Amino acid sequence: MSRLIALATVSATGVAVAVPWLVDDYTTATLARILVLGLVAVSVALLTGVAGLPTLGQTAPFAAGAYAAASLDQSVGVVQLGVAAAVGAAFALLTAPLVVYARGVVVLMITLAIGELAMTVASRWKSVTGGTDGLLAVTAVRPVWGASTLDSDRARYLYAVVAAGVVVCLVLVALRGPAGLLLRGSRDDEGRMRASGHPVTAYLTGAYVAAGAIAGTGGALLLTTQQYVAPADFGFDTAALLLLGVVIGGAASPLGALAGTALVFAARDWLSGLLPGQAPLVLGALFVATAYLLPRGVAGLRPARGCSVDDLLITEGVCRRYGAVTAVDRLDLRIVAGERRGVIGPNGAGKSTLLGLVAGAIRPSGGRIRFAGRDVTALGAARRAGLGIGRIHQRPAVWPTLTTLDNVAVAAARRSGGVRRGRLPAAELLDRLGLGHCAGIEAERLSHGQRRQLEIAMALAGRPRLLLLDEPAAGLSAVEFERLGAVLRDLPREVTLLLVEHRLDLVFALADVVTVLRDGQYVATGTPHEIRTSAAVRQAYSGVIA
Ligand SMILES: Nc1ncnc2c1ncn2[C@@H]1O[C@H](COP(=O)(O)OP(=O)(O)OP(=O)(O)O)[C@@H](O)[C@H]1O
Repeated sequence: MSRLIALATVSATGVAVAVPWLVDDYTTATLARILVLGLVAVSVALLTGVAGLPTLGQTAPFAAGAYAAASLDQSVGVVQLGVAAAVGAAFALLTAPLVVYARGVVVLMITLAIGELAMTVASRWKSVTGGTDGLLAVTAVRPVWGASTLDSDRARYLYAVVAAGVVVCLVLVALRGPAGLLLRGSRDDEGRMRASGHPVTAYLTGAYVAAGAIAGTGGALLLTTQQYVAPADFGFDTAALLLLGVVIGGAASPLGALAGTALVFAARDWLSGLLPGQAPLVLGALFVATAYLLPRGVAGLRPARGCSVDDLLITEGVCRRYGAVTAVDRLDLRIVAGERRGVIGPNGAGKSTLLGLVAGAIRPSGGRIRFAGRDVTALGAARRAGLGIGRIHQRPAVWPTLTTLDNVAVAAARRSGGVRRGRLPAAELLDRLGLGHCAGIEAERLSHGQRRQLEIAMALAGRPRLLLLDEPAAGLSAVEFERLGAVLRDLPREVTLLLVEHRLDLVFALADVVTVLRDGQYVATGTPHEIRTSAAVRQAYSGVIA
């Protein structure tokens, strides 16, 4: 699917570059303006879909950038863009305290007010903005020092394509990295992010300022492509159509937002000629239909593929071969959030390999793995851990020379914003797991069972959504085994468990659903009772199950 998107993006870029040779100058100029609005829509999508701050106010930094570029006394494009971005960002920084503490519809109202205020200032502050008449671009822009001036609609359009393309690429790269994860995490579960020590307000401020810079850049590009700017460019209808385009395209997808917005503004222009005065009505109907039929926009059609909201982990035909041995053979699993899933099977069934595949420690030979609605097949173990996949290894992996408390504090450091900050939640976790009295003891002095519990505490400190447990009962004494059972039973349902274990009594007592493997092959899935009484399972186990 991602290859399809890449192909579509490359084709769309090719068409975008070829277009001015296929249409007249007027259409080229119109397309340039639509492209600029698409760029501003990317900033709206960043706030609305990614950061969870729905906005009607991006017309304000858009205008600030445009007027800043218009009042500059020089004509180098990159300087204009840089200044406009800085002014857009500064405007956002000033207004951020009004926005980042609000949520939901209140954000819409505040940003609407900011947009309207900016529009009023643009209309009234004649000495700077030219009032309702607007400002003309006084000099022809040259993209960089020494380049020739952009003196045709085609040249200005291509300049906008390149500048907008660079900005969109930067946004996409940023959103694929930690910044995107942190913003989406804040949007999905702000409380949990704060509980994990994340400064959500700072993240939202960062996103708001970055969105201001993007919209400001759009302002400078609007000036260049239109050769003038006026308050009418930044009115409520522009703000509303931007949001409409973003909703139609898919609020969480910058490329979808760009395409959706281009579509909406093109439709508005076309409908204005076709049905004078009726365009807002038709677009309003389109908005309502989209909100009902495609709540995640057109781009939201992409990740569906048989993934229900509650499925936390899906493996699709996943396999791993070692030479002639197929350790895991085309396995389809579907584990819902909160589930306790046991995986059992005789030695060599592929259980540990399956956990390695899910954790990202082992590369699959084929198939796909989806976690929390996202295809994680290509992601390594660290990225998957960051997404919420925790793992308990067959042999407890602890830092032997650190104290029990420090082991957990270090494991929690990334979530807690540092080791020192991690100490308090670490101490609470140790108490919960019955290890509080060992907090000051080096891990190497703990018993095997205590180390096992410590590793569970360390994994929980990372606040996993899915915890993979590889034979946690191996080597435990009877007392330690009892305690492990109690610890696992008491884990909150926010943590989904995938438990590989030879001690079937533990699996049957703990699991909601049990999957049986043999020689890498899927044998059966069912409730503990069904599995216990299944003839196929007895055969797979050759009578081991009593
Ligand atoms: N790195 C490897 N190189 C070669 N073969 C491997 C490797 N890892 C696993 N295998 C083989 O893959 C098969 C499945 O191994 P795996 O360890 O996943 O099974 P398991 O069900 O966890 O077994 P056990 O219960 O004994 O731990 C076995 O035949 C094993 O020998």
